Amino acid sequence: MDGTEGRSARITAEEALQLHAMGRPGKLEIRLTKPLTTARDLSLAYSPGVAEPCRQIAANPSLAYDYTAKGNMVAVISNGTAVLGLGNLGALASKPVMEGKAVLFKRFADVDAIDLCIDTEDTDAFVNAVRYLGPSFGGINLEDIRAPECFIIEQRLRELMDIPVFHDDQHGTAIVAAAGLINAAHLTGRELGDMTLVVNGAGAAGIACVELLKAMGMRSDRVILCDTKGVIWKGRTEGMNQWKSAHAVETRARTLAEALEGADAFFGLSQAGALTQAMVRSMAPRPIIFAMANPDPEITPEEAKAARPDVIIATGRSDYPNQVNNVLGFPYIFRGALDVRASTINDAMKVAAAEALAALAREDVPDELDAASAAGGRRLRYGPDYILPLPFDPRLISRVSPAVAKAAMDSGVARRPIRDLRKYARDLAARLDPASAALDAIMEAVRANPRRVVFAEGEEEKTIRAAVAFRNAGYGTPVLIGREDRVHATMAALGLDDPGGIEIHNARLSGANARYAEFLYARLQRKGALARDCQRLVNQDRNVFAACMVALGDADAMVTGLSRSYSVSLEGAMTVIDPAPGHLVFGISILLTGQGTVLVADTAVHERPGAAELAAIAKATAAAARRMGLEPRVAFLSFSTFGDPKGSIPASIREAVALLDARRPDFEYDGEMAADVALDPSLRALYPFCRLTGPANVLVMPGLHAAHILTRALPRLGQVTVIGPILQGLSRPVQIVPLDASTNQLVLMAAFAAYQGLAR
Ligand SMILES: NC(=O)C1=CN([C@@H]2O[C@H](COP(=O)(O)OP(=O)(O)OC[C@H]3O[C@@H](n4cnc5c(N)ncnc54)[C@H](OP(=O)(O)O)[C@@H]3O)[C@@H](O)[C@H]2O)C=CC1
Ligand SMILES: CC(=O)C(=O)O
Ligand SMILES: [Mg+2]
Repeated sequence: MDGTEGRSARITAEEALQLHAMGRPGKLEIRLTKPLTTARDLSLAYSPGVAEPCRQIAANPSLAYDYTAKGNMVAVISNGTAVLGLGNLGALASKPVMEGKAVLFKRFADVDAIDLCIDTEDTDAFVNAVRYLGPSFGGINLEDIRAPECFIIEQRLRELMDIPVFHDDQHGTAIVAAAGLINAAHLTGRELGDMTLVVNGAGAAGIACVELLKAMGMRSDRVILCDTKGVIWKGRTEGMNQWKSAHAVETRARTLAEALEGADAFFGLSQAGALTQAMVRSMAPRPIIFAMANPDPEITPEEAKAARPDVIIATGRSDYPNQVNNVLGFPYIFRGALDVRASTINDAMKVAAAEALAALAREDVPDELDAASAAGGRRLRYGPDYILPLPFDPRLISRVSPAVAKAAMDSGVARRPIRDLRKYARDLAARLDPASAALDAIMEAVRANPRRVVFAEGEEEKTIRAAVAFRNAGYGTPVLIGREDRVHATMAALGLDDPGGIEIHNARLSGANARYAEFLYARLQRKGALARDCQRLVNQDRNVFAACMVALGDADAMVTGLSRSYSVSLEGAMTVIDPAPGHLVFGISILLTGQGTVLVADTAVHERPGAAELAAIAKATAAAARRMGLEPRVAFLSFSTFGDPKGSIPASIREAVALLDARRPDFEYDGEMAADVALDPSLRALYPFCRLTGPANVLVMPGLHAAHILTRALPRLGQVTVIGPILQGLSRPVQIVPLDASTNQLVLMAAFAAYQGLAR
């Protein structure tokens, strides 16, 4: 495929064609949101039932948002006159791009979108084709329509329709490019108001970028627009139109090369190859180049960097760092606009989106995103190679859409304001990620009661980043165990230079050191430990020191596990902290699946639990399920179901069931049974005596082998998120993460530890 050479995520033309052709051709299908299996379903959803919502909407049109898909439905409309940078390919050939846009709407913002390719280049005919479609849609996204017709079309449709009409190539591009420029200017010590900018391409995207940047403070006399005829100067007559004239400047420069001499920044919204290395060399020090033509940029990053190593370069593509592409904008802008039923998308909403994007790029980047980056797994950090968030950043929806919704409300175009924007942001995060919905209540409880949580491995880079995220999320005060100078140096190297609200304790120098050693000696003196052994443990084993803090009430909870194996970390903590009286120490993993939440135990401690342990695990996990709002249905899992086939493990499971039978607990349980029988009641016809009344939501595993295999395999096979193991049964809250945990997992487990601290 042209222009894909020299990059890591290379694709070929064949691969792209294959993807589009495989299975059901294209990239979209329609799914039902209501059941349609019985005659009753049919009566309700179609005739006669459907008549009632029709009558209601006829009487009150705003009810269309309540009874139909209108409020979440956007039309992606094109006539194919400016398909990417490929030119006028016509309506039919634009369809792959339009289907693609619809897919992005759904994937990134859960907006339902459908492509409508309209086969006319006549402006009036196009406007007429669109204007009457309003009832079906909550918004109109115009796409790849060439200038200057696009300006007329958008303007007229905005006047004619009462829903947002947004030409993405204009405003989506302008918003994302403005966000990138805010950060590139910040990194090079420039102010928008003082910068000079040359924009090549005076079409839909070029003109809109210039207009938004001027609205944001760039000076008209410092922005030069060029097209195929060169500089758009005051007095030029050739190839002009009113939109170009509005930005014509007094200048002696006539060519792009002349305009670029000494310029601070270049925007390419024209065609591949329009910018040469000689032009790049003539720009000001630390030049900013956004070569945004698709699929191939005005200059490649390799060429630009060879000409000027100090350049900040961005392209429209996902296989280079710094992707300036409207995919970062339109899904979230429409999400926010639809959710407040905005009548339009105005400048205030565009500026709010640009600022939210720019701000997000300056935050620490979750580890999970590093692997997805064009930097090929390199750590991403705000800087010349990371000026904008990645398209796969899951935080985009909860940052950009609320900013857009708020700006709509503040500027008076929201027809259904949102009162609690914080809740809205949380709901948005949950909309794409079931994990965040299930965990939300727990995290909110911690936020309402912030705790002091010890991060035992305080010098580890991931730990420091997690501590900063923990503090920023409002979960409480992170306490890092480590040497202060090292922690500060790591923080500085990571660009996390605000240590406020984070405590650092050096175990050896701590004022509490003697007290902890004495406490430990009292515990261990009859278990073969000398006083000096205890002193050494407190000085040298950070898990022991951290656990002492928690045991003696100097902190509420602790988290560890990054640098030592699970069992070693647990041993360190249990040297200091006992099991809660009458409790078994074990681990629960939470599986967040499309079908609901399932708890699995023991996933951490007992390799071959005996009958008594299995019964205790079942009881404690059922209680944990209740605390999460689930009515527990406990299945003891095995390779066999109710005695068939026979084997040694099922015997201990059956004994566990008998133990519970004798105690008559107040939850459903049964076993042993195979996993599919546990999860799918339709497979229980052979076992009418089975006592579970629905799919199991607590799975008690026969051993650590099976538990580990299940919880490690599932997230890699599909849409299942696994959280944990969450350690249970200690008298003080301790959580241990796996050695390969991400920063996010560490934050989550620290919050779980804090939550357990609340419950005590
Ligand atoms: N990265 C992103 O998110 C986006 C990128 N783009 C890219 O921007 C480009 C333009 O798109 P769009 O504005 O929709 O298209 P339009 O057809 O509306 O405008 C194209 C403009 O580019 C000018 N132009 C074309 N070739 C050259 C050249 N070699 N030198 C100088 N000017 C040139 C045209 O000049 P003239 O007026 O003289 O004909 C015209 O002004 C495309 O490559 C597209 O892929 C667009 C939207 C988003
Ligand atoms: C990204 C986009 O919309 C374009 O290149 O046209
Ligand atoms: Mg486009």
